[in-house]
Amino acid sequence: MGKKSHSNDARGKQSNFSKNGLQTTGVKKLPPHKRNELNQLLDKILKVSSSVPESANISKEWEAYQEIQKVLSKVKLIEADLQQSLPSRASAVEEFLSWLRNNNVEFDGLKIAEYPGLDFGIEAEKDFKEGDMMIAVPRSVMLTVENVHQSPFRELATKDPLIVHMPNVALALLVLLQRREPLSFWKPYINMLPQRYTTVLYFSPDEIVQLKGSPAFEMALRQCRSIARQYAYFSKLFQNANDEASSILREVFTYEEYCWAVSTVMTRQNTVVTADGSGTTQALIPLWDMCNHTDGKLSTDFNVSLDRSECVAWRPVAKGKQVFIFYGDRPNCELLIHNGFVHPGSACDAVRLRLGVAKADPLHAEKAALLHRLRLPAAGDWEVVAGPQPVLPSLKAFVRVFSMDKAQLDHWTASPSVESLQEDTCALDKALEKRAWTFLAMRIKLLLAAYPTSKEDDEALLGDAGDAVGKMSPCTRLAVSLRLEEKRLLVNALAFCDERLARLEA
Ligand SMILES: C[S@@+](CC[C@H](N)C(=O)[O-])C[C@H]1O[C@@H](n2cnc3c(N)ncnc32)[C@H](O)[C@@H]1O
Repeated sequence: MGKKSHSNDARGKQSNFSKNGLQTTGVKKLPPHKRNELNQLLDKILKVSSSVPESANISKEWEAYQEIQKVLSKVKLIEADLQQSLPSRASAVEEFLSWLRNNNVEFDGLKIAEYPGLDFGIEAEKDFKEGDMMIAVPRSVMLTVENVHQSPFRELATKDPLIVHMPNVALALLVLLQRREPLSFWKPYINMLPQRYTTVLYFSPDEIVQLKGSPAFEMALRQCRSIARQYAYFSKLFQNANDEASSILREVFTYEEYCWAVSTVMTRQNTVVTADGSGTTQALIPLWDMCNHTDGKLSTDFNVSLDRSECVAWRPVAKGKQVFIFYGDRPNCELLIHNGFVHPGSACDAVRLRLGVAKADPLHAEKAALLHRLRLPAAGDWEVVAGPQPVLPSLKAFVRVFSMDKAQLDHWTASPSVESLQEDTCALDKALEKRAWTFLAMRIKLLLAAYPTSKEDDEALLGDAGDAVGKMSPCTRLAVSLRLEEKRLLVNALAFCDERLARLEA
């Protein structure tokens, strides 16, 4: 039906940008005084974001975040007129589906559907058995880091350090370019993408502060600082450089659209085999990336001989049911930071525990040496995990070594069965075992005490009575949900320690 446009043909996709870059009709420009004001704000962002050393504590990070957010609110006001909106997603579905069919994407028996709380997803229109092929996406419709080298970014992709060394950044810039290119081959895909995300880049200061006490708080602040810095860096680069990509984005590059592009990549990318088969690269895989996550098994692979990504059913799916895939073994903290959601009750959940043998401990050298034999660090990040065995063997061994006195260290240093320190059945002095579990319980209590609210407070907030009229913003709800999941996990781990202590008393 109708004339098949050049932009709907995968073969034409490398040449969609006109020689002079973006079609400039209708593109608004900032007046010179606004551009000057913006440039000063960019300098401020660069200064504040680079003033935080790697080892900075959370209060320094929080101070920088607040300062950067103040500057960014002025940036957003200045850039408001440059924003280019996307059509509603619902109106983009039909064109997206025919684009997929025209470009040999296979998805027989599947359709796109809306799901409350999940936005869009994939629904089965027929029964699938475990192992049945569900979605096959040829490389030609993917947006990959390799495409950056055939795009207007090809020059910067060989010389700009951020683009060269950060593939995610390169892919985000490519996505942004496609959004701005009216004739992009990927237009039907871009129009199907969410207009906004719930990654921490979209959290207001009042929302992000709800993460206080969680390890996610620091990760979120760092991520916001890093993206603000990248935005300021590229905004200046595009104004000053003369390559093709810079001339396209110079007048239209905005903080909000950069956050959108970065969030698109963070929440939807997957790894695929490179075109020459020699390695892997990051890619956006249209349609496959409409599948939502649940605990399960990885079921997507790259078929090198057919040069396409294939997703099979990892469990039977009945007609009318949603097709979920498993995004990987990620704790909720990472799901929130990198994917913009929280999966309550996740079997993959874990909470970080920062533990180390103090340098001032007179037994530091002996403890570090014994830990080294167990291939464990003397200081670092550990995890307590979801489920009936919240204390992993490595953490068990660490707290045991941490709690040893000189005689016990001498004994275990001379022992050939040092690995048994990781086991439940390890023949250990009762007093040492008690010290180890007491120490771990105390550390878990400290983590719980670091949250400004209790588990019960959060349960009430998320319960029907707490948010009866749905007043809580989606981002606040996510933050409260994350800290509640973490508290539940920590309370379970604490009960586990208490139970071990009770056994020792019996
Ligand atoms: C790869 S996309 C999946 C499709 C997406 N729902 C859409 O409308 O385009 C990943 C995003 O879907 C949402 N999502 C996926 N699984 C989810 C889950 N189990 N719970 C809540 N949100 C989920 C999150 O917003 C996440 O960033």
